[in-house]
Amino acid sequence: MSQRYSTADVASHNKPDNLYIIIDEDVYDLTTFGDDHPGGKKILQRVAGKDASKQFWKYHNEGILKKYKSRLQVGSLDTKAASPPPPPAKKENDTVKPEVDPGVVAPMPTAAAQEEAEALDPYGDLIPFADPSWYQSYHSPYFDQTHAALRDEVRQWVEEEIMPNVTEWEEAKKVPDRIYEQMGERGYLAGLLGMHYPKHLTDIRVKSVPPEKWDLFHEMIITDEISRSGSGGFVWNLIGGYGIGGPPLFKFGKKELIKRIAPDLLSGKKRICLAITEPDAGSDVANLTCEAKLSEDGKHYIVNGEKKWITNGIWCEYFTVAVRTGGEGMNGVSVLLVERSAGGVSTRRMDCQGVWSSGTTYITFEDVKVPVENLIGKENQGFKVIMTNFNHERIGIVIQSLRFARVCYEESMKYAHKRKTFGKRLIDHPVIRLKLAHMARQIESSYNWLENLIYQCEKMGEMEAMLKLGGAIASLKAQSTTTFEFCAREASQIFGGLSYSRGGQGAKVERLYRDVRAYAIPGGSEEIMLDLSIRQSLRVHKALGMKL
Ligand code: HEM
Repeated sequence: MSQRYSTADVASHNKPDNLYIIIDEDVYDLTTFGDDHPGGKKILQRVAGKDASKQFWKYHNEGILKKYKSRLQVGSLDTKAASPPPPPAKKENDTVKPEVDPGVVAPMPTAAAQEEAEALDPYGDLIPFADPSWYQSYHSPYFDQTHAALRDEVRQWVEEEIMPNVTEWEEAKKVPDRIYEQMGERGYLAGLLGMHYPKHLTDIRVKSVPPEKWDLFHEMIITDEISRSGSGGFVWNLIGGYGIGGPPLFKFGKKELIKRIAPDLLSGKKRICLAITEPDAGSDVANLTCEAKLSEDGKHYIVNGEKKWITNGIWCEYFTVAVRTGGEGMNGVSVLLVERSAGGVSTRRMDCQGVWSSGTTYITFEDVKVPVENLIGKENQGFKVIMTNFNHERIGIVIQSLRFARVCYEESMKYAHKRKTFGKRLIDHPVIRLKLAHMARQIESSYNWLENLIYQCEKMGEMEAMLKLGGAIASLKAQSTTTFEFCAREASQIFGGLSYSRGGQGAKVERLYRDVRAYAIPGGSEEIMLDLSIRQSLRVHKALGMKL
């Protein structure tokens, strides 16, 4: 913005039909904005021609300026320094190190140990606990420069293209298709399958990470960073169908089938979702009734039945469906890839409490013809496919819940530094600090367990992880959704009325509060998860030689 103004210039634009204001040394022309301003036009007229930075920051957060800047900014004050040149590339080992208290004796590490233990450069706003500790110059054995680069790549995208629009998309119950396509073009969809980057299936690459280096922590970073949007609906729009519907196909589908549909799926041109839950079978998967009967010529399955609460269903071409091909119980269940183009598939949007832009769907299958080549895994052994997939799904829910809990905490921390009650900022009231402390301790401890479990998944094979980690992952799912629920509640107490009305400064907290149940119930309810965690872990440890 090249136009320069003196404060006297701005002061001359002080009428309702000629209204400029200053915010942080930038000049905005609000002459025609008054009628559209949700806070009213009179309030703008009271600061016409003046510096309104203080009033602006009292009522708005950063997202508002980002969204309206290009439309309303006409220049800057002549006193404002020119934009600083980009910072010089950081030299290795150029990290900021906290000074040690005088009197504290710190052991001297050897040169080799010091190099290995070097923390990554500090990143983000550095609000304590508002980002994982490895963002804030603390040591970690799990992350290297490729993780840091991916974190920055995703964060920039989310801050520039997503944050300013996410409330609008959520209210409209739809995210523009181009955002999903970008997930494909950026290589993120290919990286979200819980396996090595499938470079044999696509030429698309993630800009900051070579495919050979791709690991489960990179996958975690994509999910974590897009969850900073503070919208379960948005996150599920992008990965809620694909992240759980895709892996069974890519891991257990026949080569020809994968080859045929992978390009459109990985590039984001077509969508896939997972259809397991039924009106009468939720966490109790072994009792599902949607049936698939083999045709007389043995070439097709004929599928009939209903599926409910299916994320993304209304937009999908492909459905990874759990069906009954055999007798009762888990040994009669198979998984099929159903294609909408076969006909007989009807989808309708369901109205839900939260995750509005995720497209929660009711599906009916009526005599849908599915080629036998679309069987995923073996006939009547679909339960194994479903169970393997659950670990990946639940870890996704954990990552999202914990970032949402952090968003509640971060928003509260920022708000507590600007809102004053009884003559003091909220942060100066011990009762508010206590709330923040209880949020932080749960987020941080859960996240550390998450890192450890992802590391275990990385080291174990698929089957070993399914058997050995199922209990712990189920427990962590319950731990993170109760943490999310706690943080959403406490944040909304801190924001008061602002988190009760939609939009504005409390928008993220209000929305996340409504999204809580969408995390606590699907993928295994808290109650089922906690019970499973003990049953499964006992079984595993008996095999490991447990002595009671
Ligand atoms: C570039 C200038 C401005 C823009 C683009 C803008 C935009 C908005 C928007 C979009 C809202 C809806 C709430 C939200 O989404 O956060 C809002 C609310 C509001 N604005 Fe502004 N505004 C501007 C300047 C100002 C100024 C200078 C004042 C005060 C002097 C002000 C006072 C308010 C108030 C009181 C509300 C209602 C807050 C609430 O509901 O709690 N605005 N503004």
